[in-house]
Amino acid sequence: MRQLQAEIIKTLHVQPNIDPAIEFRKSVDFLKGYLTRNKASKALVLGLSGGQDSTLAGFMCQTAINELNLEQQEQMYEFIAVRLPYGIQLDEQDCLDAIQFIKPSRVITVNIQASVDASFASVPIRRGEKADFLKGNVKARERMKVQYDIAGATDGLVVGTDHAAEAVTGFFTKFGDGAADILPLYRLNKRQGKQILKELGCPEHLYTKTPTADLEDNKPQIPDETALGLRYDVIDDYLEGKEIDYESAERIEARYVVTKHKRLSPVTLFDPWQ
Ligand SMILES: Nc1ncnc2c1ncn2[C@@H]1O[C@H](COP(=O)(O)OP(=O)(O)OC[C@H]2O[C@@H]([n+]3cccc(C(=O)O)c3)[C@H](O)[C@@H]2O)[C@@H](O)[C@H]1O
Ligand SMILES: Nc1ncnc2c1ncn2[C@@H]1O[C@H](COP(=O)(O)OP(=O)(O)OP(=O)(O)O)[C@@H](O)[C@H]1O
Ligand SMILES: [Mg+2]
Repeated sequence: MRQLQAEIIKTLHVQPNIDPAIEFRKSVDFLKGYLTRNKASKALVLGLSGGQDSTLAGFMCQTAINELNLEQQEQMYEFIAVRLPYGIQLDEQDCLDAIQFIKPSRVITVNIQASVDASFASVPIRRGEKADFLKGNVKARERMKVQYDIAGATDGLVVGTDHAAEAVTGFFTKFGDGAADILPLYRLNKRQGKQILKELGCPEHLYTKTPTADLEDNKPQIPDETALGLRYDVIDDYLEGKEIDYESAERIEARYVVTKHKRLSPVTLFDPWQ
């Protein structure tokens, strides 16, 4: 195995094979344990897009909340699923299907379009060709902001959906979807998440759905794999320690290196890696 590959697998805690039921239980117990130990926290808050990752994390959250409420014999905890469309969401039906599958304690919908547009227009800077791409990051950060607003009002924790295939490529917005309080999917690659959704009886169209960040106005629903220039199957193989083609391995590792700052706290004088 390549040296950096072994290091990445160790750092991100990826297993080559999983038992989906065991990994689901691990994540649910992790959420329950953290809530139980942190007495001030009463809710889990998560943006639900209708995509694979938030459907899985949402089901884990709701399971944790249901079990805690049952064990403590009072309805003390809640899971708040937050729908955050920018205008009209093209895959809205998937989001509604995910809600039906998860059955969240509460659903809140916030259309982020007006705030994103106002915020983007208020910054006097020339963005040139990058404008649409940069606006995508503003959308991700607006979603983060709304979730923290709700968490603040409900004594909640913001749940993130970062997993190994996203972490290794740094494919998230820094302090946008990359910002959260707790990460139940951390350690899983994309196909392992899919395996767990299948085990849970999730509607097939949700776990076979093409992953998309869906952030750019001019490239609606652009598949992550097109944006990344890498297939998740290849990234997953790499994360499972398999040998992949040289070019893809180099590409993954180059992304890993340049996005290091996104996986750490802000750099200081005392960080040895700077
Ligand atoms: N070496 C360094 N040390 C410390 N900080 C550094 C840095 N280089 C850049 N930075 C900072 O990082 C910023 C760039 O990072 P960032 O703002 O994240 O922007 P960037 O990484 O350029 O873009 C985010 C990428 O993630 C994708 N994404 C976003 C959200 C969701 C999903 C999804 O899958 O759903 C995917 C999105 O499509 C795009 O390709 C720079 O503007 C700078 O402030
Ligand atoms: N339209 C949206 N509404 C609510 N939350 C969103 C929306 N778009 C993104 N998010 C939040 O940002 C996270 C990151 O998006 P990402 O696309 O990586 O995950 P996903 O949509 O859940 O799954 P997939 O990768 O399969 O598309 C989501 O899991 C979700 O929490
Ligand atoms: Mg998505």
